[in-house]
Amino acid sequence: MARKFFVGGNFKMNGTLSSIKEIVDNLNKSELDSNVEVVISPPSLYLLPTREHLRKEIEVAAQNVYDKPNGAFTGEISVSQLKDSNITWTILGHSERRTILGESDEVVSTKTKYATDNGLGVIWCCGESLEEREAGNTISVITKQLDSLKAQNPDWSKIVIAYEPIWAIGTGKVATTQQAQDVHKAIRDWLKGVSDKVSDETRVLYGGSVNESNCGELSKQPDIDGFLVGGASLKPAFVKIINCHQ
Ligand SMILES: O=C[C@H](O)COP(=O)(O)O
Repeated sequence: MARKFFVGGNFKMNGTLSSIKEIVDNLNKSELDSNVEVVISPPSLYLLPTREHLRKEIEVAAQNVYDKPNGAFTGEISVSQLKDSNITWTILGHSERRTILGESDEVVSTKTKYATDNGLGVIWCCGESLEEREAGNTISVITKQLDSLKAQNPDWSKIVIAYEPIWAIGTGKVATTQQAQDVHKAIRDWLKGVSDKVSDETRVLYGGSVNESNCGELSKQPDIDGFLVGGASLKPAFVKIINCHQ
């Protein structure tokens, strides 16, 4: 089956009201490939103004969410609060939250289960470090992350997977098309263990120094269904990445 191409823009902890307004204005006036699903993720403070001014066919994602309905969880945001502001997605398990903020596979998996069960789309991130790749452990690392997620029995129909080799994030060192395709194929094969339907329908994105120069070749790979873009999503060339599949 044809999986709809998906491009996510992860602004991370970058931007100001005016710079994000510029990004929104540029997206609103640009001609975008209607066959591509686009989701952008500004910092939490800017979620609502982004949602209110952005063209409706582009959805907005948080960069994190908590797995309780509400309560004494200082600094956290709930699924219901996001949905209250028409925020329909969240990124979870980004390597920066796993490595810098110490989110374990189990924390990421329980958040993903809670978010999908409560109607939020989840861009679920996985990936290996340079040391793990050089030791030949890439697939085993990602399999461990996926196994942790499977144990929670999430709503797979609400999940988009983002494979992001940590050594390619923010480094300008993009994975080769073969490296990326090999891991995406391994993820697709792993998904068959959930079901053929899940394997056929789950989009698997590549993230890690994607830009307007390398997106075309990557997008031609059979098991690459889109991108999760960091730095380049803050620039006008993000539109070229969205349209690279044409
Ligand atoms: O979430 C996005 C990824 O971390 C990739 O970031 P990057 O495109 O700046 O390498």
